[in-house]
Amino acid sequence: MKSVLADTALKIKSMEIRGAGKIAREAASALKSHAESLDTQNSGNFLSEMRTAGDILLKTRPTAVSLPNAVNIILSGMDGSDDAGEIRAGIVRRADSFIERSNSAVRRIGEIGARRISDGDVVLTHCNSQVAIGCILEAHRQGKDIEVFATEVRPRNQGLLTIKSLSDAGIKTSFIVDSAARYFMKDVDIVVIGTDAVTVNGSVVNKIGTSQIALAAHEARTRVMVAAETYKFAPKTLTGELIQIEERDSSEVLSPEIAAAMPNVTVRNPAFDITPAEYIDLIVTEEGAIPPEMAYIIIKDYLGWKIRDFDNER
Ligand SMILES: O=C(COP(=O)(O)O)[C@H](O)[C@H](O)COP(=O)(O)O
Repeated sequence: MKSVLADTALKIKSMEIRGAGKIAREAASALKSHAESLDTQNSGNFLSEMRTAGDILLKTRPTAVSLPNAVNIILSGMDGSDDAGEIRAGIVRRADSFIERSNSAVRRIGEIGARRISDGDVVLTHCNSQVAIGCILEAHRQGKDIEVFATEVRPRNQGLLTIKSLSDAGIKTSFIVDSAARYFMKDVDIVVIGTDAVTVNGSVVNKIGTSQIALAAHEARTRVMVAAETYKFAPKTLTGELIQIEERDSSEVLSPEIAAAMPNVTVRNPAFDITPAEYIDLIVTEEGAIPPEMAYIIIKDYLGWKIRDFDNER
């Protein structure tokens, strides 16, 4: 039988588990089950098994920083004890607390973000972000009469998940192809999106196509609001490290049979892009709404990262 850890890693890689928040919570849950399943009493073996488990999860998808942040939160502090039972209990406690804090952050961001959506607003969203949709659903729940444009999100069509949630909630929704975003931008009051990573300079990494939408919004003077739990802020960007943009298999875009007939064509399939801070009005976190320029403060003062934390990684 496959272990929960191997199964979760496979599901994240294949995108059965997807979306940065969910990836982080499922990774936390897999680390907890893994810790519970190890029957070794030897603390050295226990630590090394858990580090291997963390590495397996980290190798699944490279962009969503919520994944390394979750793994780090759960596995940090393991070295403080030489009792395997105590280390296991610590991992279980931190995993449970991470999942609980994550779920409560999603709710809190929904409440804060909904305040920025007014009665009568037309919202545009891209991809399928639980937190971004949470803001829209909460605004609707409060009785605001809103309409949504949701993009298709080629090549993996995450837009289908988004329109299902919106439709189930009774929200009037227009489903558009990704390239129609600028065409409709004149009708949109606010763009609401999620993120896989926020860098120290306030740039936002999200599903491919987000930066084009933000550019069109900027041109049309439409506000762009990003919903982001604080564990989506990328500490290593303090040291100048760049967020790795995942490039996925060409078969997601063009079938191998068609591609085989065109040997001079290469498919490029980046899954994410980077929107600079100047195209973003506001980032809504569970700690409140902030301008993107405050990302440094979140990473350094709120999350407590210091540049010397990364000294031994040079
Ligand atoms: O780009 C995506 C998902 O990409 P993929 O489908 O490739 O994982 C989402 O906008 C963010 O992950 C935020 O999602 P959430 O708010 O749910 O964390």
